[in-house]
Amino acid sequence: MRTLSLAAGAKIMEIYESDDFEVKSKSDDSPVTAADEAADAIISAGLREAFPDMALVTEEQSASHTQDVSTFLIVDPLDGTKEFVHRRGDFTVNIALVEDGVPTRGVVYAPAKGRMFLTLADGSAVEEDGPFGDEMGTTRPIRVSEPDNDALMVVASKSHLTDETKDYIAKYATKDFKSAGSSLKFCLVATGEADLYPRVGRTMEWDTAAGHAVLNGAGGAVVRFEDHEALTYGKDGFANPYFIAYAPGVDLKPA
Ligand SMILES: Nc1ncnc2c1ncn2[C@@H]1O[C@H](COP(=O)(O)O)[C@@H](OP(=O)(O)O)[C@H]1O
Ligand SMILES: [Mg+2]
Repeated sequence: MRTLSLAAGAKIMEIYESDDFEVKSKSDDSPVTAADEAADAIISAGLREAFPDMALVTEEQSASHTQDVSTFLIVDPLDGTKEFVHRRGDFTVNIALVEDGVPTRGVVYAPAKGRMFLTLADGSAVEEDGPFGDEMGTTRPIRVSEPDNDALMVVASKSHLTDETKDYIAKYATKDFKSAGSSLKFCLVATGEADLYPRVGRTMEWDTAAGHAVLNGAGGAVVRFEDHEALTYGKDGFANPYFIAYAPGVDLKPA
């Protein structure tokens, strides 16, 4: 999964740097580029070869979305397409394994930022230092913060910051607010760079599974906004409900 994320990231950067890509609109009105499609092709081919018996769900192959599965590989080849199009660098390659509805393994690679986050077989999460070669280089274990509810560090979407998200954040005593694109937000919570990522807005499972796995491995959690139950995978249409990603210790019911 790491190797495929690097291959996809290299292809994405080639297109990013060429400065010459067409932006098409998908049926849900979200943008898609040749980079999404090329990265999807690389990752899908690699995963099918490596794990021929495993169900595969990818953002760019809508036919794959009808499967009724609880254990599967799930891919967003380019999360943060808007960031990519607006040349803001906050885009990621996401590959995850979901087992019985739980994201157990994940790789999040942000090629323009040179950051790589991944889970290890022992269930922990690490950030790898670049440059990224065929063999895994130096890694550092990552761990969520010990949040101070009187001075929280919050991160939320750059391009889909809904009023409901702003209202929820306004209930907290925050010392720092960052906006970031894509699944990087999960990783910022995983490393302790933020305490809380509320998403009171739409996402799909491929947007969140890999970042969710990384955050779990770093001691964090993701729960449904509505009832604070665990966010699970393999849901109808692979659509997520609103959710909160956080470092345990964050008060989820601010006054
Ligand atoms: N109305 C909507 N319906 C479904 N997904 C949406 C959406 N608005 C945003 N998203 C998802 O949010 C992702 C971007 O997240 P963020 O706003 O945190 O950067 C998009 O991923 P893609 O860029 O892969 O399409 C897209 O899947
Ligand atoms: Mg995408």
